[in-house]
Amino acid sequence: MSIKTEHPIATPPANNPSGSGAAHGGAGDPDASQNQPQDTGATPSGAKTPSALSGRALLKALPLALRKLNPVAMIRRPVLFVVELGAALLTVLALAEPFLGAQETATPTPAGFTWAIAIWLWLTVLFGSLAEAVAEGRGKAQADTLRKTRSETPARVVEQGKPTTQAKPTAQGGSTASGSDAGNRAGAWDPASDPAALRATVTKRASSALVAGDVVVVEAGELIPGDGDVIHGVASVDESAITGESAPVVRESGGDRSSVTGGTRVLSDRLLVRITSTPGQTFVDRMIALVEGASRRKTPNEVALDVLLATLTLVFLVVTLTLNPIASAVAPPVSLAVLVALLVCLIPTTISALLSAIGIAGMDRLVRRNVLALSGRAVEAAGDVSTLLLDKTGTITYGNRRAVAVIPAAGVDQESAWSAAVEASAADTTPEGRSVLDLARTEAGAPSALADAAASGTEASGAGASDGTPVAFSATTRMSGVDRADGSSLRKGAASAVLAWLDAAGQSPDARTHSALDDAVGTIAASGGTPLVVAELTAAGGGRVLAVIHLKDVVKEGLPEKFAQLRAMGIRTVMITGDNQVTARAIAAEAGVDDVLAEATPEDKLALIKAEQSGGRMVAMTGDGTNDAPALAQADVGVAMNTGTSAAKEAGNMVDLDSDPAKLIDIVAIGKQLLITRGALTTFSIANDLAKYFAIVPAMFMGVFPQLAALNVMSLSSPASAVLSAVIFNAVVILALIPLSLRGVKYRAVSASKLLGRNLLIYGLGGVVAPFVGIKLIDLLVSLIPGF
Ligand SMILES: Nc1ncnc2c1ncn2[C@@H]1O[C@H](COP(=O)(O)OP(=O)(O)OP(=O)(O)O)[C@@H](O)[C@H]1O
Ligand SMILES: [K+]
Ligand SMILES: [Mg+2]
Repeated sequence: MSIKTEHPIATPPANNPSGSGAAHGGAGDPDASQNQPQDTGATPSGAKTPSALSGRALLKALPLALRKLNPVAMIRRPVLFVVELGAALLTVLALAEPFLGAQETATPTPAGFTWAIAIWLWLTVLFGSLAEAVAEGRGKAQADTLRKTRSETPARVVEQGKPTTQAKPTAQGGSTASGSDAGNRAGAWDPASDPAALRATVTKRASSALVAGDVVVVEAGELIPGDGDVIHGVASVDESAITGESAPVVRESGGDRSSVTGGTRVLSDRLLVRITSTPGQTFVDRMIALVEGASRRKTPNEVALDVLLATLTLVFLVVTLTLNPIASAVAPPVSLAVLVALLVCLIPTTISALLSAIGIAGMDRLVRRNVLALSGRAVEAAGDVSTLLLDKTGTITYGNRRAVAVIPAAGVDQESAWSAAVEASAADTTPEGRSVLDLARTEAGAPSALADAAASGTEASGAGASDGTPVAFSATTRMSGVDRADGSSLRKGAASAVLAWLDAAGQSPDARTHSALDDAVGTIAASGGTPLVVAELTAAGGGRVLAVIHLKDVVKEGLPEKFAQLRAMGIRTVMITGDNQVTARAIAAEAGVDDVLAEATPEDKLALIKAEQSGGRMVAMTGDGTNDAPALAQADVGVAMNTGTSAAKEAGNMVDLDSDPAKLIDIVAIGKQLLITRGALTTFSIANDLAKYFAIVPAMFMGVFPQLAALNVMSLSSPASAVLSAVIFNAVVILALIPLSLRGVKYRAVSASKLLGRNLLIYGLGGVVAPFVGIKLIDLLVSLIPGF
């Protein structure tokens, strides 16, 4: 048996935005296969379970475990701290005993008894810190692999404000055109819309000296020196260092696929990247800290449990301390060694020792599924999720929305329609906008020369081909376009938004145009496409619809089965999108979600989450866009797609490196497993402690009260043996349960009450019976020692 750490991160589905890699069921984590509902399509591939625990792994964790014995560190774990104090006290007592006179005690104890108890108490604390050390050690190898990606890279920093070959663009053209680029400050020099930046002075700097706000140039073959957002260019990027997935992904400016991670490699083309993280706080740094368990903080649930366990400890401390005063009238005092032993047996040492290991193991299981949980609290919340909200574009679909057709409106000729579509897209920096120009260049009958001119216009100044003010796309207006110098304006966007825009100017289309438009829009939407209506308001106050652009996106594969599985787990899936009702319905039907909220603004998304939460439900949200960020932050579990924007990744509390919306199945299963494991081991631990009381107290006082012999159902060989056996059992149970706490209790998709019943039976009853059997067996061995 060995702990398998060669695969720092499992390498499941290729949700390749280019569509070439088929999304398949999450595989690669042999561990999770046994914790999963049966039909996830996980393929264990015969690998050994990483949770299997070898003696070698325990030995490797020993140095760390010994360091954890430092009382300053131990105070964090109050129950174990009490055991450590007891061990220290008895060690001193054992040393002093030869110099103290013999005393009459309730429990006759043989020579070496105090030493034996002291040693086993030390072992108890050691096993307790070993559990945590083993859990943390499992992440060490993963962390080492990740550290390699963090190697120093020379970064080429664009000197801000000093473009050498060309003058600054006008403040107007520069800042407006870049309005949709996350992180741009209005008025600041903007290299994204200043192609001169690509020829501007660059200075070499070590990647470790980069600060947030720096703009770097990265070319094909080079490593991206830090985390950031692409502000100019499109490139394919090899992210295998982070995701383990070898298929390259597309990263581009302007849209929801703009974030890049330091340590990944640009394979083609050139990118301008605005750095968003400071050295030492990069994505990879956070991953390393996570898998090492270094940055782990106790979750509120863990704190609550700790308080309960500490309270129990206090109660038993009082019980133990009052034993002698109460019994003093009728019996000789119980010796200090026996009192400490009794206390340690009664306090919940087992669960206290395993608590943090259970939490770390849960995080670790997520990392193996390619999910980075940034807080333990999120992992726990995942176990209780009842609603999953998903963003459409980039989450349910690949997020590669491209124009595939331009349909002229009634009474508009082909050429006018195309030129309007192109002009409205000339300054649109979103991938959707660029795709219109791309289409115009390749489509027969389209004015490719116009598109070229428009595209080069964008390259040259960041403004459109016409001398006007570009109007950037925003998720709130759901439109983009241009206000021309002559006072006329052009818009393209969601049908409802553009019609409302015309309506506000008193220029609603006539009935005939309207119904033709409805037909065109309806047909595109019914196929799951996104229709963008292009319309114009003239300077004279006239207005008309010119064209409908058909944007197409592809739904990720295998979603209906996965969502059916979520349904079986009692989780409702709701797709929320800024897109229109019909498109939303079509995509929802294809993906198999339970419900849809269409035409949602970022505020609507947030409001929906709050509404769901107010019913006491735990809500998970999966999204990729900057406009999803508020919702991701509000959700109890916010899973950002790795393909998404930095804003989304910052806002969420988990990042899915595979950008697979169905990953929530795994996340929920792991969360539930964490809760169940902790519940089961808490039940076991407390049942165990109470049983120990009844197992050893009669034996302890047998010498003084012969009547108690009747209660000594286990017929333990002597009072001293009973006490020592109980202490040994108490220690050994911790060691024996380390593998279970790391692997987790088996989780099956059955109802919560059924699960509770089953676990109470196994771990409650098991906890009561185990001490009787265990202590008896140990007693048989201990009784072989002369004197016991
Ligand atoms: N570049 C653009 N120019 C004009 N209108 C656009 C552009 N991109 C999208 N739209 C319109 O705005 C709507 C909202 O787009 P957005 O990308 O914000 O959707 P969303 O809220 O993120 O939802 P989802 O990502 O689930 O589709 C789209 O449905 C589309 O009609
Ligand atoms: K105990
Ligand atoms: Mg989106």
